[in-house]
Amino acid sequence: MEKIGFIGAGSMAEAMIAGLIKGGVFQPEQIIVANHSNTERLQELSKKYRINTTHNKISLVKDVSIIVLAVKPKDIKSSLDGLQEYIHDQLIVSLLAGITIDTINSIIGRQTAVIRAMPNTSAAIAKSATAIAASENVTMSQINKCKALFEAIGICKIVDEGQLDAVTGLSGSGPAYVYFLVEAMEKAAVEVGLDMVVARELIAQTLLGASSMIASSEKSPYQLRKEVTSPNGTTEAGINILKEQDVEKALVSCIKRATERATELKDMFTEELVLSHSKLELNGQSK
Ligand SMILES: NC(=O)C1=CN([C@@H]2O[C@H](COP(=O)(O)OP(=O)(O)OC[C@H]3O[C@@H](n4cnc5c(N)ncnc54)[C@H](OP(=O)(O)O)[C@@H]3O)[C@@H](O)[C@H]2O)C=CC1
Ligand SMILES: O=C(O)[C@@H]1CCC=N1
Repeated sequence: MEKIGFIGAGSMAEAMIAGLIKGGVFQPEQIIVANHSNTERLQELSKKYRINTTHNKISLVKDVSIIVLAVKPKDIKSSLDGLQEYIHDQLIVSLLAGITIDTINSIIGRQTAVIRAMPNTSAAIAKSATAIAASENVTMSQINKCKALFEAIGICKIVDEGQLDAVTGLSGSGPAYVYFLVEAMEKAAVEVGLDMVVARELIAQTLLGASSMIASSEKSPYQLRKEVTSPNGTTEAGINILKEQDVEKALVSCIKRATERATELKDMFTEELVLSHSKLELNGQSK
């Protein structure tokens, strides 16, 4: 029986676990999750999904064929420390923003089969927009297996690793931009006199409808927008405010800055790793 193990038990791990179980890709007994120290969180996940949980990462790594790294980028080194000698044929799927395949291999100390993936939290309802990039050591069959796994919880595109920071800025962080927009729409709805509960349903359906139109229509978003906008009508009046306040520029800057931040995370970590290697060399501990 194939098993998948998550190192990190936060929001993204839970979103994937929920989607994988709902989609029947893995049965709960095939899933193991480990975190650093938060026992209550493991109990919560175990109760909610009936999955296996542990603080013992070594036993997890020995037991699974797919290891999903789901810790914050700053914790990559501590999360892999002590596991190096137990990583052999397992496929490593890293969800970490910015952290490169080279960095992961350098922490493990040799070339391993690593796929970097950038999903989003809509994985929980099988609507993730995921992109993956593989290292040279990954076989075609492992790439296909990983792609199928992410396709079971949404869509999955294969990209070059160099494009993953941009994917992070666009669709990894993307749900948060939409929730930010919805928070503003809800605030406005109440200010113009609507009931909050009714407003939330109307907003959710509006987003669902618009997103389905974008995905299914042959028309461009520009054409679709024009079809809503009657000359001198309400939409035009509203859109003029967005133009006056340069909302387009703000959104472009938002995605560029998030992309840049993923690159900063990578640079920060590479620097840290080089520093810790040179300290080891100074102490004569380097191999
Ligand atoms: N959230 C999102 O929308 C997305 C996140 N990602 C990526 O996924 C990763 C996880 O993000 P997210 O789920 O939001 O993070 P969270 O902060 O919610 O979870 C982080 C988890 O890592 C665990 N952890 C920390 N250090 C260690 C360690 N040394 N060994 C084992 N577990 C450890 C924490 O355990 P404890 O609580 O015990 O400290 C916690 O369970 C990030 O790298 C992020 O870039 C990618 C796409 C989308
Ligand atoms: O905010 C973050 O850094 C992570 C990566 C993409 C979504 N959440």
